Amino acid sequence: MAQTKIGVIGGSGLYEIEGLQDAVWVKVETPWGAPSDEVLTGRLDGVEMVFLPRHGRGHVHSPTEVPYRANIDALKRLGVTDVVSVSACGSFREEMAPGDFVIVDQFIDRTFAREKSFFGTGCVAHVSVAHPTCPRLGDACETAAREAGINVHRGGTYLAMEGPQFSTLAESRMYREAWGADVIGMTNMPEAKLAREAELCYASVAMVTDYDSWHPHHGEVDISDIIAILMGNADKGRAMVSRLPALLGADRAPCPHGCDRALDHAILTAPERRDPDLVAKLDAVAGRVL
Ligand SMILES: CSC[C@H]1O[C@H](OP(=O)(O)O)[C@H](O)[C@@H]1O
Ligand SMILES: Nc1ncnc2[nH]cnc12
Repeated sequence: MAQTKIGVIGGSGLYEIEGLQDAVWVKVETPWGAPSDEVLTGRLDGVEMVFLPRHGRGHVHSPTEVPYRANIDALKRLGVTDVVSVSACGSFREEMAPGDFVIVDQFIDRTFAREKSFFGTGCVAHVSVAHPTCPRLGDACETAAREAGINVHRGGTYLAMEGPQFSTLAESRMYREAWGADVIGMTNMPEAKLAREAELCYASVAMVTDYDSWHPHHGEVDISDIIAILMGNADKGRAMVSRLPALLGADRAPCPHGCDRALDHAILTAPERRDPDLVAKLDAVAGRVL
């Protein structure tokens, strides 16, 4: 049976995790450039784990400049099977309060200044992202969060904005009232799309820091308020992550939702028309089918 390897992408406030056995920071090179930082590898409860700080230690990369393709490639290259994305977010729902976690299951992608695919001229592929997150991995995140005593909401739509500025009041109201988004952040796209292209199970845990700017009693979003909440959220995020290995187990059955077979029928470019340079770059991401 295949072995589980959990990849955790830590967002704002979550730049390391503790308690890994044989923990070592490792530099990974990818055909898509350097990932956000070195990755922390180790084992917890007999399960291999890899941690990558999305913005780099010390928060170096802006949401637009995070090297999303290199990050996902690096995790895949290291043998990661399941990616848990942990992110700060604003909330559009009264009941999704600062300090709560939301297991996101849908996205609205409003980003526009990022590379969104590993594929392109010389190797064209179309994967489905109708269901962009993995329910099996979401189950584990939900259980882990509940066990850690976190107020967790299952299901929610994450509006991915370009940033780095926060939304205007008009945008905030539109996303909430007309578009039905539940939370807002700047990083889960194209991350989730790339994880699907790389045949990785992907779950997004959004940690609420604020009510964006729509809320009549909370005023506009303020970075100093966010930072105050972020620190507590990061501790809760670590508590959740530390429970995942025991819940997922070391032996891994194929994903019942097909995340790990997303490329089975996705590549359209005829073998004789494929660009050998691009095919070489896809060795980790799509090596299974190329
Ligand atoms: C902390 S303020 C905005 C910043 O926080 C979120 O980052 P991440 O998703 O990596 O946790 C948000 O997307 C912005 O990048
Ligand atoms: N209100 C907000 N908008 C976008 N990204 C965020 N990250 C945390 N809070 C946010």
